[in-house]
Amino acid sequence: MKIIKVRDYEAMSKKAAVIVSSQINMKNDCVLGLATGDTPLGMYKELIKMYKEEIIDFKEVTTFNLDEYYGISGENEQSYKYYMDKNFFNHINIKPENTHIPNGMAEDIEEEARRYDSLIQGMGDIDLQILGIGRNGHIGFNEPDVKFEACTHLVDLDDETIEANSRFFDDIEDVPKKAISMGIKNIMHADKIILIASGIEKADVIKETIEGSISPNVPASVLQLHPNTIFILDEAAASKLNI
Ligand SMILES: N[C@@H]1[C@@H](O)[C@H](O)[C@@H](COP(=O)(O)O)O[C@@H]1O
Repeated sequence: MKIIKVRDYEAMSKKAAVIVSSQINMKNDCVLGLATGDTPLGMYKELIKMYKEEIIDFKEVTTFNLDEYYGISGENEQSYKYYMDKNFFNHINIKPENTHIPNGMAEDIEEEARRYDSLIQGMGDIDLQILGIGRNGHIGFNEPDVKFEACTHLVDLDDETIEANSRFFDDIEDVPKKAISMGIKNIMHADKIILIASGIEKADVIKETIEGSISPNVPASVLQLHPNTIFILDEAAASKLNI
């Protein structure tokens, strides 16, 4: 596990984008695992800039998103499908058929989870997984639990997560209560992982994740067992670490 502490959110975004662009330049048909939320927005902006400056090319890249809300369609402005199109995919030359996000409207969730897992495995797993982190230590939508969920699955969102994500919705009642998320096994099978975190509100969970015990109660703590994980943290998010 490597920790890169940078000055601020902009420096974190630039650093993450440089790592992603290096991955693409090393392997132009690489498989990227993508995250949503506020934290990766700066990184996506940097990657779009690099694409426009012809530093990177996405035409052979395949992507898998970590998660999607359950019960809202990809046309819904609050869906992660909409978020990815708006903030990234519509601005680069990635082929839509090479971008994958769990289907939040699937009739048969078990079938959808199996479909998603087999798609990921069919691509030989993920070369580089980008993660954010929830304030309760969730990665993707793997919430604190009594066990690590292995594969893609339907998850009941914690009240804390619903509250934190309600900022994107008009009313907290509109926030979906369930989501489909890659599991810990999907994430841990990635060859490389970068976890990005910014702001003082993530300092406690970053300390627990990196310096605490490995426990499904802090799902991100499992990353201590991953051989090739880099944490890119701004000074505020890293402020409670003993480094
Ligand atoms: N499912 C997403 C996670 O993938 C993301 O990491 C988390 C933190 O979001 P933010 O970066 O906005 O703090 O929010 C959501 O729960």
